[in-house]
Formats: sequence, structure tokens, C-alpha cells
Amino acid sequence: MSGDASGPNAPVEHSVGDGVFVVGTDTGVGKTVVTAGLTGWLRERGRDAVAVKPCQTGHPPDDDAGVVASVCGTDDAAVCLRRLEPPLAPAVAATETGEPLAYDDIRGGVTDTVDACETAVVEGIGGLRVPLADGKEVLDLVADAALPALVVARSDLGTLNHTALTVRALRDRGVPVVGVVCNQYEGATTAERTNPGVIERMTDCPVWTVPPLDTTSGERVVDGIRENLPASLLGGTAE
Ligand SMILES: Nc1ncnc2c1ncn2[C@@H]1O[C@H](COP(=O)(O)OP(=O)(O)OP(=O)(O)O)[C@@H](O)[C@H]1O
Ligand SMILES: C[C@H](N)[C@H](N)CCCCCC(=O)O
Ligand SMILES: [Mg+2]
Repeated sequence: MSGDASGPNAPVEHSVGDGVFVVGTDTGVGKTVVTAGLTGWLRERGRDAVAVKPCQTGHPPDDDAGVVASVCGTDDAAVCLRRLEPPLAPAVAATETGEPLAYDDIRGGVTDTVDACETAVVEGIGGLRVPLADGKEVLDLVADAALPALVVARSDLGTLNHTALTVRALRDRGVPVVGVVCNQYEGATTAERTNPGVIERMTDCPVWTVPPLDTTSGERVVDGIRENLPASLLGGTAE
């Protein structure tokens, strides 16, 4: 694996078998693509895996649960607990529209869904410090969900800072970090090629790279996650 990243066969300290919170260093880094591919991979292994979007803003056109359902070929693979139209942080979107948005309702919906399925793949909203509701942020929901976190990051210059800050914030709240995915990795620059190894040394996390994928094909998205993340990540009797 180029970039000194951990290989697809690397052992992991934390698996996603009992659920995982897919968090990002920012909005638009690839949380949904990774969530969709991981959920599809778990389901093809026979796991009762369901992706959970706690609150979708910018809806429509943004529809992360719909993307996961399309990749997995079934609406049963994803659930969206709340939708808001403004393409903003949830707390800001709710203020703009005057709609009520209660943190306890969001947290309760997430924990209910986590309890109701074998493997919940919960996707964050933007990055960790995004205002969610009632003065709480996405990071509070991650901590309350009591799941390990998988961090999705950009691969290019600038990601060292964002990724190290994100991992530090998770660990300061006692959230185990499964690893880091450097997404849309092409290795086209010295920064890209060195970033995975530097992130591993900065965070003591395994780092995997996922290349640009054909996101028009659900199969290619699942293939792209299965081929670049370790099977040990799935936990249980992963082959
Ligand atoms: N590995 C990849 N290969 C090709 N395109 C990708 C890849 N990862 C993400 N994308 C594209 O980049 C854009 C942003 O990805 P995505 O929607 O997954 O980000 P996100 O972190 O979930 O964003 P948000 O914060 O809005 O939920 C999308 O158009 C997606 O199809
Ligand atoms: C609109 C789209 N659904 C995005 N996921 C919303 C992300 C809010 C990010 C807020 C911020 O960090 O400035
Ligand atoms: Mg998303």
C-alpha cells in the first residue's frame, strides 16, 4: 500500500462489528461513500447492517441515506432520522426554518437504531464541531452513541492538521478510533504520498487509503471499500 499506510491485511484494535460512527474531518470528505461501501460489505457478509443518518440537511438534494440504499440495493440498508432543507449545520438550519430540533430526540433515535440492528453504521454531519441541537455538537452525539469512530479524511495537503485535530477531539472524549481513511487517494503529490505514514505516526492510528471510485456503481463502491480496508475490521468471523 503506497504512502506507508496500513495494508488491507493489517490487524485492527477495534472492529466495526458492533457498530461504528463514521466521522469526517470536514463536510464533503467522503463519509457517505465510505458508509455506503462499508454497509454493503457488511451486508454481503450476512450481517444485519444499517446505515443511520441522524439528521440530513440540504435535503433535497442531499440524501445520504438514499445514496447508501442505492449502493446496497435496498431501502432496508439505511435510515434517516430527520431532514432539514437549508444546506447548513443542523442547529443553524432549524433556526433558519423555525423548526424544532431536540438533541435528546436525535440521540434517542440513534441509540434505538443501534440497539435494533446487529451493526449500525452511523454517519456524522460535516465534521465533529458542527452545531447539532440544544447547544450540543456532532462530537457530543459521537460520545453519547458509545461506538468506536472511523475517521474519513482528505488525502491532500492540509489533511495532517485536520485529521490530527479530529483524532485528538475523539480521544479527549474517550471515543476509540478504529482508524483513518485517506479518501480519494491518488498519490499524485509528495504530500499525498507522505500523508498516510505521517498521520499514522501523529495519531498512532492505522491509516488506509481509498482511491477515486466509480460512485455511479454500487458494486464498485463496495469493492473499493472491501479491497482497501482490512477484513479484520468487520470483526466476528470475517474471512
Ligand atoms: N472515493 C471516492 N471516489 C469518487 N468520488 C468520491 C469518493 N468519495 C467521495 N466522493 C464524492 O465526493 C462527494 C462528497 O462525498 P460524500 O457525500 O461521501 O461526503 P460526505 O463527507 O458524506 O459529505 P457530507 O458532509 O455532506 O455528508 C460526493 O460527490 C461523492 O460521490
Ligand atoms: C449541507 C450538507 N448536507 C452538509 N453535510 C452540512 C454540513 C454542515 C457543515 C457546517 C460547517 O462546518 O461549517
Ligand atoms: Mg454524507
